[in-house]
Amino acid sequence: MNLLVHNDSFQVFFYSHATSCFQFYPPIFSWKVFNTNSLQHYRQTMSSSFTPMDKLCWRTGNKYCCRVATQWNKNSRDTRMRQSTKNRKIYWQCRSTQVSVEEEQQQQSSVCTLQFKNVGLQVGKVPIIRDINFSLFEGEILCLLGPSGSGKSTILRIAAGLTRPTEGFVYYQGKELHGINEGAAIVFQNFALFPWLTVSENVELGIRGAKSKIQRKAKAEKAIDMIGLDGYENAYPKELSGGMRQRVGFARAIAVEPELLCMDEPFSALDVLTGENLKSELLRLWQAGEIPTKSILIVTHSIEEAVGLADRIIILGKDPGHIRSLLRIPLSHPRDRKSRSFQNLIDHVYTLLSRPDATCLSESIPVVVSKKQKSTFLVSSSARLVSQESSKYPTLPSVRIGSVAGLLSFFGDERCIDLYRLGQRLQLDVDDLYPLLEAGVILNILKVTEGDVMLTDQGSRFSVASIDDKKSMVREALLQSEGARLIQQIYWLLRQTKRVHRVPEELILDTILEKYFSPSESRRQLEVAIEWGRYAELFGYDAPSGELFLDEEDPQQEE
Ligand SMILES: Nc1ncnc2c1ncn2[C@@H]1O[C@H](COP(=O)(O)OP(=O)(O)OP(=O)(O)O)[C@@H](O)[C@H]1O
Repeated sequence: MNLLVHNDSFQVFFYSHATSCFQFYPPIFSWKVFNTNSLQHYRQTMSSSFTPMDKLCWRTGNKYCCRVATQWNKNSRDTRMRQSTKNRKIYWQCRSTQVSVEEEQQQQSSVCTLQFKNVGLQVGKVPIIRDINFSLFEGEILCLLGPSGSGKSTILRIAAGLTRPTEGFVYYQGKELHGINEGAAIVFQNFALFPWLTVSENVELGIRGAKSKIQRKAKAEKAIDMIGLDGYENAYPKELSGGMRQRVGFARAIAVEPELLCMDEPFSALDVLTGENLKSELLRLWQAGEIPTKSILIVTHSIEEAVGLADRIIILGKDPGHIRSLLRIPLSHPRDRKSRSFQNLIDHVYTLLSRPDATCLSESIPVVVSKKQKSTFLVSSSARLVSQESSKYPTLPSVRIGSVAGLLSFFGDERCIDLYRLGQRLQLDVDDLYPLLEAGVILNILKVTEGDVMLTDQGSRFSVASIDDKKSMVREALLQSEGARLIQQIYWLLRQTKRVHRVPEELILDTILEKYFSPSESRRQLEVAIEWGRYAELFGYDAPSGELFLDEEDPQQEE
């Protein structure tokens, strides 16, 4: 029997099959999963508190119900627990070796810091994100992970109240959020410091609610101390290294004493060692409770960072940004990156990210809980695959065909490589690898399956083909692939245009792209389409006139 318990302020009884008794368990301070072994352990150590079953507990269907003991912290804001105490009973759903994410969320729901309900954002006619639903709980680090353009920063800005959604509701501490979220602070990727202000002045700037200048200064000093910047109070940003500048960014956020700390790729502008150092220091402050922050929402491109930091990861898809998957990371800190469970999770997240055709909510992941427990359980029992609603034109990945061809050389004699290893071999982050794979799939030279990337037969031929043959293979794939509909549409348009077979790019932007993409994304899509179309010799581009034209040697060109 496994039980999932959140219990920092009161006591719970566990049912023991072995003794047919419910057993008292003392307060604990975090979410924990107990398996039969740990129950057995407590049965031995707490034998004096055995109580006959029918006095304290009963069973309804597959739910075990038991009365809650009286150590109740009246100051707690946990309304579900308060209600449970009032009714003097609490329900724990027990199943052999499984605890689902949904159950966990239900049980946690009363300590929710932030909640998104059906949140969407549309700018003009362009949908940026849609149907975003999630909750962030106290004591939790939640990571937003997804390809570029999937709306990670947009969600973060909405959480901080900097952007207002056009659909749905955002609740902070149970109240609907209107305007700036006073309980939140943001750490930006590019530090966002004022160069003309000193470290102290930058940190003091955001402090709200301080009664006097002295009080504000004291708060800033405390944050500067905490984040290891003492001695640099009077320095200007230009005197500091990247790592030190980001420390100022953190100090500025911490000085506000935010309950919700939002971070937008805070380590990505730093070199690896500096980033790792800052990350582990932040984690230490958070775990030791030295910062008043209750919940952390972090945007990252790095799978390893997400699995290394997060309690849960939201995986986003794009066109428009939507939630594809929600995963719990059931590993305790400090996390051993070389452990099998850590590597399993990384593989799993890689697989999810590289399967853009599927939406997967509540995914099963076999993971080893910890070395000590040595028990494997499923994070969630049900895997549900829903095909992604296709947008009018699938987004073309922003890569050059030459780079995709270059990727094939890393296969050597192998036909199949583990995705994560491929990323490591190429020293590419998922955000750089993902578009290359997408392009490979569109061109029918790669196939991505569970955690692996494979060369197709076409891919094997492509890797040894002459340049002309490569071009004709790409041409064939672009005219057939569902993912290249934009290129097919442009090609068709050019062929329909009598005699001159020329079309101004503005026409393509206005009539095709800007209906479905933001202006900047439309421009990017056009650039990719031109690059791919040129490579395949489907059409050309005349920069001075800004016109696309049909290639003169197009065999299908009308006379
Ligand atoms: N105000 C806006 N007007 C038009 N388009 C916007 C606006 N805000 C965001 N977008 C577009 O919405 C998409 C999502 O942007 P966002 O920055 O949230 O994505 P992201 O996942 O954080 O991307 P990245 O990882 O590249 O930072 C992008 O294509 C962006 O161009």
